[in-house]
Amino acid sequence: MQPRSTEPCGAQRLTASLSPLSTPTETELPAPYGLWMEIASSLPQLIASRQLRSLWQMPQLSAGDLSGREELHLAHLVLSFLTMGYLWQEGEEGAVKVLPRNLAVPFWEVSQRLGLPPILSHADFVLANWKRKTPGRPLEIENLDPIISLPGGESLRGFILVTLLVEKAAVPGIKVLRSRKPAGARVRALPRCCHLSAQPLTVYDLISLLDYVDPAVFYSVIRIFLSGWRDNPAMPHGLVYQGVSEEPLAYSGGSAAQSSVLHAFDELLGIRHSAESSESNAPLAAFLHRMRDYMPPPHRAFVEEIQRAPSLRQHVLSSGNGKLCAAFNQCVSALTDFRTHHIAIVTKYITTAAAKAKAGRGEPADGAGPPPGKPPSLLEAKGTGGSHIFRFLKSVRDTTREGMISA
Ligand code: HEM
Repeated sequence: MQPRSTEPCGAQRLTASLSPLSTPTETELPAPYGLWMEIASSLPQLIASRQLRSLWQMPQLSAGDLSGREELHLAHLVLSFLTMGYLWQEGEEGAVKVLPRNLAVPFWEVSQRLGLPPILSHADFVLANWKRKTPGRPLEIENLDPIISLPGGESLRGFILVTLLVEKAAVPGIKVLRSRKPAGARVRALPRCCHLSAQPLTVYDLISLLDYVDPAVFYSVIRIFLSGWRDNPAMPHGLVYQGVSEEPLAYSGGSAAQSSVLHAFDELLGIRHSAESSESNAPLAAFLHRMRDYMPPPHRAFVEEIQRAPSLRQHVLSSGNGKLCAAFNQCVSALTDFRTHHIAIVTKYITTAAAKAKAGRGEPADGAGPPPGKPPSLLEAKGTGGSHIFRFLKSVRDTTREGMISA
């Protein structure tokens, strides 16, 4: 086992603040949980050699010796990765229907204590899952590594870390949201702070995925491990958590739709993907809202606090101030741009990659590990969160655009 480290990582962000730039915390679990950590640190190899499932003869541990939210978040990260590996080791056709009790019971206990669902979420995959290679050096991709990995080699690393950098790019904007400045000052500060206007950094970060993540690896190797057991044709009846519930339980898979950042900006700008918006959009809006149940409770509370605050949009409208209106519209337009670029990314990484895999032209690059089973086909039209991808993403983008204030 590696020595306990005081290396900075992301778990503290989940409790102390919404900033990923926070101070040192745990990247190793305490001694009684050494075996979990040991298995988790060899996941790609254990999955590639189809050995992970046989490891579940190990003793059942209680989560009772975990103390403090940092340790609990790290345990949730570790158990969620073990669960996804265990479940999807053989691909979508070989998924198990029962999670054994030595995994299910502690995962359930940790999840209950944190107020998180017992499945891998964005908070596990990205927010809690990073460390600096060299302490004190900048938070840049070259100086970062995930704490726990799954198959996918460098593409998996890039997918986790680029997503983290999108979150980081939004931090100055989140700070403005949390500040006590008057409404007008916040609207004026936002475009500059978020680099939302002249330099849409979040968009640059998003499209830098193309430099780090091979679409064939994403589609054939990585994606299945993020898939959940709700609205997923490969797991139509959910998953039995042995020792927890005799009935199968259904949870959506990991998705950046569970990030609090976009939810927070939407609420601030009064962009309501609400069920009332139109009848056909109602299920899509409901999906986005349901994703809030997968956020750490402090993040959910933060989004709800913005939702309850007096309407910024109303303030801008009634001010009759043209410059304020323009600043507001810059923010809305930056969010629309982000979503348009995201749709292009999704097309490349799912639709085009699926077509290539079907035509036998989607061989993952060396070093990514073998795909678990045949290329997945059941989730071709759905996201890992379970949404109907393009109908959902386009509707969210179009509602954003409608948030502009007309002159
Ligand atoms: C390979 C790259 C990516 C793919 C294939 C992808 C795919 C998807 C899909 C299919 C959805 C629909 C919800 C679901 O069912 O999961 C979604 C939603 C979302 N994704 Fe991504 N995504 C990628 C990268 C990213 C990155 C790097 C971010 C940045 C944080 C991001 C942010 C979001 C957000 C915020 C949503 C919710 C919809 C919205 O608010 O516009 N995605 N993504």
